[in-house]
Amino acid sequence: MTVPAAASAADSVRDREIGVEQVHLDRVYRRLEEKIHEAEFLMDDAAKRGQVGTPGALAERDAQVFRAGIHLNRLNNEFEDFLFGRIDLLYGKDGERGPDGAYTSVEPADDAVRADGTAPIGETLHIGRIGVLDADYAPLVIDWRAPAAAPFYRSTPVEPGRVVRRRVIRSRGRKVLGVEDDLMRPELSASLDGVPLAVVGDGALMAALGQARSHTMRDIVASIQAEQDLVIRAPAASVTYVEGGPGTGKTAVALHRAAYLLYKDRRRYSGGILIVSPTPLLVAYTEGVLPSLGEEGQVAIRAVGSLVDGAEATAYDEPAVARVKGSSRMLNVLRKAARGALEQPSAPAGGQLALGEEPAAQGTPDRLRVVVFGRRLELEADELQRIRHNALGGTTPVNLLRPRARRLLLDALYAKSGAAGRHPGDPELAAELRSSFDEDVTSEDSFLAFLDAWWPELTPRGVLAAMADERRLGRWARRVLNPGEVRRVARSLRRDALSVHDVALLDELGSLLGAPARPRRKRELDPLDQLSGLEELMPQREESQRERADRLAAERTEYAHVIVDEAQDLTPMQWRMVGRRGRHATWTVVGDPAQSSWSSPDEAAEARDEALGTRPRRRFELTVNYRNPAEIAELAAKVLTLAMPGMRSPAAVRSTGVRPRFAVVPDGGDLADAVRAEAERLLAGVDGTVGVVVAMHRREQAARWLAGLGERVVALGSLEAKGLEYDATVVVSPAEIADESPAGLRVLYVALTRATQQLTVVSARRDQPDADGVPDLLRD
Ligand SMILES: Nc1ncnc2c1ncn2[C@@H]1O[C@H](COP(=O)(O)OP(=O)(O)OP(=O)(O)O)[C@@H](O)[C@H]1O
Repeated sequence: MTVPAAASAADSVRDREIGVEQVHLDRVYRRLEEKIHEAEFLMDDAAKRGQVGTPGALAERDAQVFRAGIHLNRLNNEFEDFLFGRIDLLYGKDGERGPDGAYTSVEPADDAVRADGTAPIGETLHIGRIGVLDADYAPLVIDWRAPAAAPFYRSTPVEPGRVVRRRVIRSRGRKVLGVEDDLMRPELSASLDGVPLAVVGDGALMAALGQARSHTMRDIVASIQAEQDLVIRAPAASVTYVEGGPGTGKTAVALHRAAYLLYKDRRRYSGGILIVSPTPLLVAYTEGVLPSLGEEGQVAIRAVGSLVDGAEATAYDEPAVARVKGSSRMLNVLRKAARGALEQPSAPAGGQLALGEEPAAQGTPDRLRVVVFGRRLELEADELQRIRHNALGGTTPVNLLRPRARRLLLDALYAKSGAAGRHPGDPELAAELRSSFDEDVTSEDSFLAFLDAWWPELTPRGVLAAMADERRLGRWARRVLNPGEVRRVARSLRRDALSVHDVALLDELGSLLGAPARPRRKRELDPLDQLSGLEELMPQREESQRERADRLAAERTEYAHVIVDEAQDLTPMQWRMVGRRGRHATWTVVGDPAQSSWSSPDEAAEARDEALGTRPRRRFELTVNYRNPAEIAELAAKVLTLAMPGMRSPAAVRSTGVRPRFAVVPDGGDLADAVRAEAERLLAGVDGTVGVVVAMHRREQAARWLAGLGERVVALGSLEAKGLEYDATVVVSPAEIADESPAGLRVLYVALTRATQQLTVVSARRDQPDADGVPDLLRD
């Protein structure tokens, strides 16, 4: 076979340039190994001398080296590209070097380009996942987050700055596999060390976008685009607000921003960044990205249903119930419930216990009897009611009011005892009498038992369980929810599992109730201990530094920076929950109103504004769709027009020439067969993953349809598809998805925008497909 001369010349340039980068990569790895040995030696040495106290005691530099070691391991194991970019720059306006060893100037020097259009390259920078300096402190690799690396992302042919050539390097392990160049100043005849600058390939972005997808998201560090870079590097002050349509990289940008903030101010953000994600599926999909950027374990990525420790949302509420539970109307109901639940019904109404509620055996006592100073004293139901009412005044959390209630009870008993007026002229004696009265009462078992039953310590779970009782909920929700809503909400609370909406209610209740007193430490008490109260004096075992750090991380409820992904989906109650975790934080909020599955976006926006307070906002918009080929984006845009008239869809960056396919279930045919056949067809057509999106009520059914087709294909309910992507998708019955909730059209828009290569829409009779199989909702 003969190879055309031009192609073979291009190949040899490519091979030569790959060789050049290989030499550099070898140097980098040698240096990395040296640094790791150094670090190991330092740590060994320090350990021998017993000087290693905590990881925090390592200097920042050593910590960097340590991370480099982790990185090297991973790179060797997982074959990711450590070094991925390079820029060749003209001489800059001044020769100052910044802290990372690179020249700080952005603009070319006045004489950087000669009169004849030739220009020597003044500086070459390699960009990688972390920075590496050679033994003379010259940069071998610049961290992608360093200011000097910004031109790699920002430079465009329109505004090239000093960048002449931008190169993306593809490597696996220690081997350079390829390079792709973009020329930013094609008009110049640039040369490097006297040799004309070579140009290879036709851009890295397209190569990245065309790759097959797996079940985990990849970082985009080698191909971040200028508009995305602006968001990633925006200063962390106040609120950074990012909107953009499907596939514009909002999730990717949010994750890279977390890594960037850690790099900028590690001391401030270490362990203190929270990313709130809509579903556990999206958490699983994205959680590998930060480690691949060198940030292992520094950022908490939590699904909105897992924000409360000990609670995990696994159930879904039907749309009508979700709408009630998510709305800020619930706040009034919960306020009443948090106080009302102090009154326990005497016997649980048949079958109405749920969520681990402990039945109160006796119900709330309606009479208090004690014997003090040899006298029998009693408080009757109406007196107890009055005392409870007085104790509950104000907005103090209920559990913290118990001491006040106890004092009011003692006051009332004392008043009854007749002892109050006994020493009118001697306040000291009167006080003494009172305190011995109090001591007498409070040492009586009957009083303590009464207090426990009459003012029980409430837990969020307990109150939520009490709300499962329709009668009680009806009382607490009077004039807020209608009887139908009360019935449905109460019924939903009687199941075992929690929904995402329940979790937000639990969190709200947590703050309305206040932290219950610490559970008493269980330990065997020696009788002497009990007599003398020695327990207080026993020295506590010292908590080790390590244990303390772990405990603080686990107990952390407030963060320095909160990133909310898919923010359009947070309900008002969820915004309150998330807001409590970032009361003093700076925020990055990313979302797309057109993809909102919440029925009242205005109400949610109000709650968002309340959570974010009056902090100033910096707004960004992402405008390019990197996920969907134009053929799929165009079809999805039809639903967007119905869902949000007037909203623009983002421009798709590429086209594949493959149009969406329309399949119809024949009359009397089986939906399962049609879907399975399409899934099989797509599995054969793409290398990566296939997602089959169905209406929520068909989730389990659909998993059975696909049984045996292997791991590359998954079935998901429309709400679960949020944020995810697949090489190919099957969207099953658009009408069914659209009709499932008031936000159905927007949910359908989400479903239609998940594919990177191919899309099949399967219609049933309800979709009213035309002769070409195009369902009613997707016609022009
Ligand atoms: N600059 C880029 N280079 C390479 N790939 C990119 C780039 N930007 C985005 N992508 C890819 O495009 C896809 C969509 O990105 P992402 O999921 O972050 O979008 P999104 O805006 O969150 O979408 P949605 O709103 O639909 O959830 C991902 O596969 C992502 O890796």
